[in-house]
Amino acid sequence: MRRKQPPTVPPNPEQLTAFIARQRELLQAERDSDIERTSLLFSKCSPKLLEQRGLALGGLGVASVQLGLGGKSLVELERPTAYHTSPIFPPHTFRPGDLARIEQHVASAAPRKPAKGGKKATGDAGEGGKAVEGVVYRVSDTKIVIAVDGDRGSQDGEDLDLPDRCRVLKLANTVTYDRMDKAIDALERLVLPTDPSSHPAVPRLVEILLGLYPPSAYVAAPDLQYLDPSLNPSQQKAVRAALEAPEISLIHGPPGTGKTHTLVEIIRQLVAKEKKVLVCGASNLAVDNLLERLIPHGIPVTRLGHPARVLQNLQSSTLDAQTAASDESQLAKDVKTDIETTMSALAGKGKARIRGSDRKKMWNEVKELRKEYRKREGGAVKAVMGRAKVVLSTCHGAGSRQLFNSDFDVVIIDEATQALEAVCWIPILKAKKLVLAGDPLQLPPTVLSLDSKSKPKKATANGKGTKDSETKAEPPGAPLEEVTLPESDDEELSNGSDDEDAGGKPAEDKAVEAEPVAPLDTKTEQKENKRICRLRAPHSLEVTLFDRVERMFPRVKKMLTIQYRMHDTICSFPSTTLYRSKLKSHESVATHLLKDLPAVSQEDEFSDIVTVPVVFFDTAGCEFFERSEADGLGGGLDEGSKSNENEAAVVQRWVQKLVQAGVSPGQIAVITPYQAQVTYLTSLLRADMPEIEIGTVDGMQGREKEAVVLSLVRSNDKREVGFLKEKRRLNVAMTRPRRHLCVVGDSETVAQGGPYLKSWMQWLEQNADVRYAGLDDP
Ligand SMILES: Nc1ncnc2c1ncn2[C@@H]1O[C@H](COP(=O)(O)OP(=O)(O)OP(=O)(O)O)[C@@H](O)[C@H]1O
Repeated sequence: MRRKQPPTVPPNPEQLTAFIARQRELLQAERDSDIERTSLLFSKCSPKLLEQRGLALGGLGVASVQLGLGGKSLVELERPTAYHTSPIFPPHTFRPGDLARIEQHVASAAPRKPAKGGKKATGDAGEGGKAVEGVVYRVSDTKIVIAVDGDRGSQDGEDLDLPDRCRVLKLANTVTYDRMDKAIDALERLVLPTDPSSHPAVPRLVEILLGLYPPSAYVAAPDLQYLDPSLNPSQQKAVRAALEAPEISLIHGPPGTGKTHTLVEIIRQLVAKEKKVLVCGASNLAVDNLLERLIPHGIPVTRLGHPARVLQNLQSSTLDAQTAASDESQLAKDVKTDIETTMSALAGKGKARIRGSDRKKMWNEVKELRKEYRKREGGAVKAVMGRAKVVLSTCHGAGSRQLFNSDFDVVIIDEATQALEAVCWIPILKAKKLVLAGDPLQLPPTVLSLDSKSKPKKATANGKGTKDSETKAEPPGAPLEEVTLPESDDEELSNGSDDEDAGGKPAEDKAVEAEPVAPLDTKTEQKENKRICRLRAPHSLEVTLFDRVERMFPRVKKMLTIQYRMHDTICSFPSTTLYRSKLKSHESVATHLLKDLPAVSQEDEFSDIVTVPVVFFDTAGCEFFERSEADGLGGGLDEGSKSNENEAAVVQRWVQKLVQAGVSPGQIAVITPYQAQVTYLTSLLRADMPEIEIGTVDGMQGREKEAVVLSLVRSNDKREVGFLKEKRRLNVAMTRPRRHLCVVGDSETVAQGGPYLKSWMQWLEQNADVRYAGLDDP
């Protein structure tokens, strides 16, 4: 059934101008904070401190230099025995995909000279070689591999002039900001053209996202056949909505509810209809996760992005690999061989040294051949891209030159609640229809400039904002969009966007076909018409596009309601308090415990460990006080990290018990909100258990483990809980385990952190197996 077109709402240039100006202002503040943070670290921290903060690895030697994909040199670095007693790296923050600089190791304790945070900031590494920059390709406990662009050295790496003793430093990346700025500029040109007489045709999707029109009614697909028979009713409903919506659809996927599973079905359906799809994720990991799940279905996919940022087992799907294997690239290879032969003759590897005018002539030949090579390689890339039906990249990667002038029928953004709005606009401007998936009740994107509580600057005619000295006034007609988390259960999901019965029952209902998506009633239509034309300038970058669209048009959101991860007891607190009790456990996980794992002991002596879904070691009254990291940095780099050694001892003993019971260290994660506690726990546990995962709560988002031990750290007389207070962080923390959650913390301190923490402490008292945290036990 087709709804009549909604009334045309005249675009409101003031609101648009204010919105765009505010986006720019926030992005600039974020870029400044990022660069400032990097240079502050570099200028204030001694090399030793940089290493302690995990931002540098020192005393490294080059183990090998090899030629990698895309002509990159892969520089492998390790800790030589001459400088270190152990080859294992200390805890650090380097991950594949990070920008890094290799430079000469400096032994002094003094801060190094300030370095530019930008990508291009290369420099002299002092005596013994040049500094080079690249992308972290692979990291293990003992080796780090950096991919350096081919033009930084010869292809065999011989003239990469690296120091004998190196240090690797992590760098800020400003390319992402440049691309986000460009996307906002393009959006502005589209909706606020400088010459109004040449008004470009604005895609309806863009108009909807800017609140100028409500989304059109669903176009029924009565013959829809689900390809995956395992989809539950709420997943089916989300798939149907995504296919029937003409412009926009949101999928709200609480932890473990099969967001990716659902997106895979949507992509398969779109491919069956011969649609061209751009699939994006907020992170490389999110993209690879989808790619891994699409490959078994035989869907022809092309993964964009630096090969260093793509998981090893997925390399064959990358554009680089597909281009190299294409027929078209054969032509380029011939030219490459010619270049190499000529170059080697010029280098004197032939019989006679070439001199004078012959030499000049040959260099000119090389120049021409290189031009030809680039042309042929470009042609091969174009041919591969032309054949691709499903392209995967990060949102930021969608701004790469391979996608210039490409259009797609649908763009899908996974983990959209972790992406800045501006980065989402990069792929959105290439598509007619958008599907956003995420969970606004888990952590939002990381924002460094959050402390800048400034109101938006007065927008100027060109929308670029004013100088600091000018009045900071709220722009006319553009109220601020606050980041608000529903305080009560009723506020969340109060929009009625999810049918009460949409997949609300566990597995037995699986066979029930989801109902078609309901047509709009007049009331909803009226409500939406009131909402439109209320485009709000965001208060902070934490307000995501998902948040904005959900608020403007709640009906386009479908919630997945059956989770396939947690024991029902673990699921019950987040379900009741955040998801209005809609989150149900699938029968396959509802009662699963550690004892059901094959290698776990069935002996009685372990039963109080492996048959309990939630354990709480309450340290109240034990005087296990936290310690503040005196890192001397100040300047708001972070909250000032905290650790708690006594709590860590409790964690260590519980982990040992789990392992004695037969749970393998690889099935366990130890998580905590504080980096200092991560460092301390790593020093306690890593040596005996290299496979155990130890990390911050933020780093575990999107991941799961059979058993999770959560160290809350905060214990003080002032009853301060810091950023533990953030519900979304707590939600991530308590929803990582599958079969067993062990919480270690001081209920007296934590319960003072507001109503949510208080209710969690009460819930733990009543539902967990509460244990004594004194040092003689557990
Ligand atoms: N309908 C289903 N039937 C059986 N298993 C399912 C179904 N949907 C999802 N799962 C399983 O549930 C687990 C979680 O699914 P998936 O990874 O798609 O969830 P997600 O929502 O993307 O996870 P996260 O919370 O980490 O973002 C996977 O092991 C998946 O195979």
